[in-house]
Amino acid sequence: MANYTKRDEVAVIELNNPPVNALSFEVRSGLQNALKSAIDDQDVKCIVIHGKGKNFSAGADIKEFGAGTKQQKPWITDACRLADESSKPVVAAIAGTALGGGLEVALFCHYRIGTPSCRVGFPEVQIGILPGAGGTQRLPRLIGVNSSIDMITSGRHVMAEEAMKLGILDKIVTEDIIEEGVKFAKSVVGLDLAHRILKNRKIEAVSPKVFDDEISRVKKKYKGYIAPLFCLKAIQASVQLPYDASMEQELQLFQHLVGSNQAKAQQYAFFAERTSARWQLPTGANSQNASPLPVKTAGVIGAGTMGAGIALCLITSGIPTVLVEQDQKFLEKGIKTMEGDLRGSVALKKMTAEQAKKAMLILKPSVNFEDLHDVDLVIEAVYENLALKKEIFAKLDKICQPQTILCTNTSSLDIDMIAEATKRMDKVVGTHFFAPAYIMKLQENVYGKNTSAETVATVMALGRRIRKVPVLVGTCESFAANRMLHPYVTEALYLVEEGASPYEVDQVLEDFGMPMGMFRVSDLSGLDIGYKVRREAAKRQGIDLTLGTRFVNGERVCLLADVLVEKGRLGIKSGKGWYNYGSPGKKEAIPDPEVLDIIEEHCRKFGIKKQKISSQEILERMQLALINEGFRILEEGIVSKPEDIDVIWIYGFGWPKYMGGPMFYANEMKLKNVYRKICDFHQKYPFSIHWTPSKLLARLSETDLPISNWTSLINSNSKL
Ligand SMILES: CCCCCCC/C=C/C(=O)SCCNC(=O)CCNC(=O)[C@H](O)C(C)(C)COP(=O)(O)OP(=O)(O)OC[C@H]1O[C@@H](n2cnc3c(N)ncnc32)[C@H](O)[C@@H]1OP(=O)(O)O
Repeated sequence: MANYTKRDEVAVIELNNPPVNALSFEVRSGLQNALKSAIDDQDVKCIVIHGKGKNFSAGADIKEFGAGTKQQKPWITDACRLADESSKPVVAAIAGTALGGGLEVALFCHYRIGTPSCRVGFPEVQIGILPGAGGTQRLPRLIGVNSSIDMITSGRHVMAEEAMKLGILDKIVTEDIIEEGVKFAKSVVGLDLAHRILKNRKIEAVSPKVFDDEISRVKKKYKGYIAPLFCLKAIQASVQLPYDASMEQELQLFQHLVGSNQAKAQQYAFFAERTSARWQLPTGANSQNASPLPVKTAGVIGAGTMGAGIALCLITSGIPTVLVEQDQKFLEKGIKTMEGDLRGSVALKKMTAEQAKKAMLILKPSVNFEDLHDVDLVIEAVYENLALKKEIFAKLDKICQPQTILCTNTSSLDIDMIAEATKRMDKVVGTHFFAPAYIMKLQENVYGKNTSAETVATVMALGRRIRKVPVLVGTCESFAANRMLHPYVTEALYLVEEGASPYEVDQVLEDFGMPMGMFRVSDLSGLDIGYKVRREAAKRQGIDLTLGTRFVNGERVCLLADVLVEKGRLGIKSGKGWYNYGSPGKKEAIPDPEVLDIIEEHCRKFGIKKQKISSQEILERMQLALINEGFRILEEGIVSKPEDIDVIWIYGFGWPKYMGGPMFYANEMKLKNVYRKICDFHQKYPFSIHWTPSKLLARLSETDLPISNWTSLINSNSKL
């Protein structure tokens, strides 16, 4: 709703819908009524609109867009039209965020003032829609077409200082926002408002070429997403048509998008991220009843690619960090990497040179473990070797304060075995970052059987603080993310053995919307890494993995990647892998006939008959293999809800948000179809354990429950 009060001759309208004052039906009606009251009241000379609590408004209530429901009237435009027509000045007093419809309300006001920490923006593209309450028409009239294109197609939040420079804010105020709003409104009473009404402003002439160029840019930058292109169409209408006609055009484009599958998927992804943040442990402890410990200082062990990246996340979030490496040369190399990454961020305008410098000032590089004595939390990021990690944790247990939390960045090792090296098993937890750690948003936090709720709360809070998306998972071989990756990678190799080229497989995945195909990703990570992991695991388990091996314990294996490694093709780092890169370090991936010969030779050796494989089969086999594993992970309670898996794939592996995530995708395919296809593959490929259908999937496929209700079935049927 909206509260209406008066301070002398000033009407104060408060948007009131905690926590973010989303513009629900009640708020829109309240705002419309309040504006009417203020305009009709002879004693009122001016009007201030502000938001209750910390935010002005996060925009339209996204839940109202769900399930194809039509927005009930009054719409934002109906509610705010009165402001346009008012002869009394209307001032938006912005604290916190004014996003989407929130900013649109502010653009109907004659003036906008904000606090120094306020943010404005049109993030609609990120949920698959466009600013449909005049945003694409009014912003260009206020800040020009080019800046509007940038803001609306990126959805980025603009901080107060920039908003002031762009002309979105008229003033930045430092005292109480309501008091300042009232003061400002009084100061503009009597001034001519004609030029303050944005719909009346002339729009600059822009050549159609600007839009042609922007369409090409947006298609490349936001590949596969339709909303940014619709935003461009709406902005172009603002240039080409009179205001009323272009508003109509904006509405039509909005209506088209709001009913699209992409919008549904992106809005699911928005809420999935928030659902996933509400973690729970099998003990019943959860994000509501556990409190994080303060992390004022941190330590990172290992200045390799991962360690340096993690340290960078910490220092750029203002957390003083000790970076320990046993070898001075490696330490210096790590620091150089960090400095290079910071320079990159400055060049990309993600931070200022001053901020980069400030971050480096709170880094303490060291070759001495004792320097970790006083830190609140340590993240170990040395290479994957259980004995080494246990040795480090035993050492840390002695050096660090008793309350210090000890995290491991292992991607596969047993958290409990690492914790056993300490006398504080409740304070040991996995914090699995994804490469490059400074860039990738996923932080897979792994609890062991003794990890306390307080420890989990601390690493979940730390994740958000360092701008990651933290997801909580239980411990198992490779954890949730990499465990799901395994059947995906395996199927890709089988497909190549059976007749698809690596380049066809990658093309299919990239056409689907993955940022890179599986084989390009392998080249980027380095083929030797998997090779070493496979060999170490085989040694541990007493398995023969010579290149002639075709089956291990009745399970089909394909060692084609290892054949490449033994030929010196390690990926980008050696200039050749599945692709040819010309020379080491170069990024342009060129399909290589030599690789096709290697595959040919491999298939001849094992008498594998090659056949034509359709794009549809490639996509289905790769995706259903990982989806089946996802259901098993859910079934085993490694994650507590399907949203966790979707968030992992979106932020860890770049699954396109407009496809919602693998579990959402399965939901859209209808689970009975997913189950049937997996059963078919199981029959056709009996030597691949990953095709054994998940029991949970089998049960869910009988119910036709939507994804939002799966968790209740899982919880009510713990015995599957
Ligand atoms: C035919 C009619 C034409 C109609 C045209 C309408 C045109 C306008 C469209 C829009 O405005 S679409 C909405 C655009 N706005 C956004 O996308 C902003 C989304 N929100 C955020 O980015 C963040 O929530 C925030 C505002 C930056 C705050 O972040 P913070 O980390 O502080 O809190 P959260 O955990 O994210 O959110 C708290 C709580 O609030 C829920 N929520 C947030 N925004 C909305 C929203 N716009 N609608 C509904 N609910 C929202 C969020 O889900 C959290 O709730 P829980 O999940 O914890 O229950």
